[in-house]
Amino acid sequence: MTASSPDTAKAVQVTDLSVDLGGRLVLRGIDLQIRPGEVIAVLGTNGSGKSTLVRTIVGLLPAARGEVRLFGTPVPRFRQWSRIGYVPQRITAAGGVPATVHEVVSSGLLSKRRFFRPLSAAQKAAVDESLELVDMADRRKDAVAELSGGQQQRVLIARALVSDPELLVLDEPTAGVDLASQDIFAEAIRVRVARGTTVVMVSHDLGPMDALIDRSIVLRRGRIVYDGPPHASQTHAHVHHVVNDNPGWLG
Ligand SMILES: Nc1ncnc2c1ncn2[C@@H]1O[C@H](COP(=O)(O)OP(=O)(O)OP(=O)(O)O)[C@@H](O)[C@H]1O
Repeated sequence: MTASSPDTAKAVQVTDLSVDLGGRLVLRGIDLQIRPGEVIAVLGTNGSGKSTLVRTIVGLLPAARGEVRLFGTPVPRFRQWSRIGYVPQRITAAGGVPATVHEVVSSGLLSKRRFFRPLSAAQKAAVDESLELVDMADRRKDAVAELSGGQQQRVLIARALVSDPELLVLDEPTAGVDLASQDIFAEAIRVRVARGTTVVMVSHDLGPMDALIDRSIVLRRGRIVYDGPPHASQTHAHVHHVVNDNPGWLG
């Protein structure tokens, strides 16, 4: 793929992106292009801007400058949200909402701003399959608020996978999730990656996902300081000096 490829050839295209939160520039001049099928880890220390970047990519935060395109369309005009699966860093679905596990996972099939419609047989089957995948099928009727934090995270993962999205954006999807669940999750992602799904994942500890990563970027103070093969970056992800003799490190 060359630099002259059309925008639609990119799953995600971030151009000169700056994001302002509470009067502070939290991201500055981010350029990032992600090709369909790539599996990217977003690394960096606490507060470096990782969540802000993925939240902006999925349209939850506005750009102060620059833009994000999803499959060639600028995010403010993007409407095909069923092509995107997003797992937030922490559960927000449970906060006092009396939703069941089944309802939360089903909500992954609804495009933004669309009112609830009964599920088709195929959609019901997709919800059941997604619940099986995270080993939560026997809890389908339970209220999400009654689950443990790790189980809630599994429900959010099932919700993100249920529409079989082309792009998965995962913000520390397995933080607080036990190793057995991490393995289940990594297997679910592996199957989708084999089918060509693009994945952008924020993580401190990739665990069983490590082997799937094609490329990693490292953020520091709102800028990308590394973009390249995963191993060099992971070795140095927590080092505070920029290592200029390694390919991928940006001065
Ligand atoms: N709503 C907000 N208003 C002002 N500043 C914010 C807001 N949300 C986040 N920030 C600041 O933006 C910076 C980046 O935060 P962000 O959550 O993107 O970091 P992160 O790399 O994901 O960190 P962590 O690894 O701890 O999750 C931090 O300095 C944070 O204090």
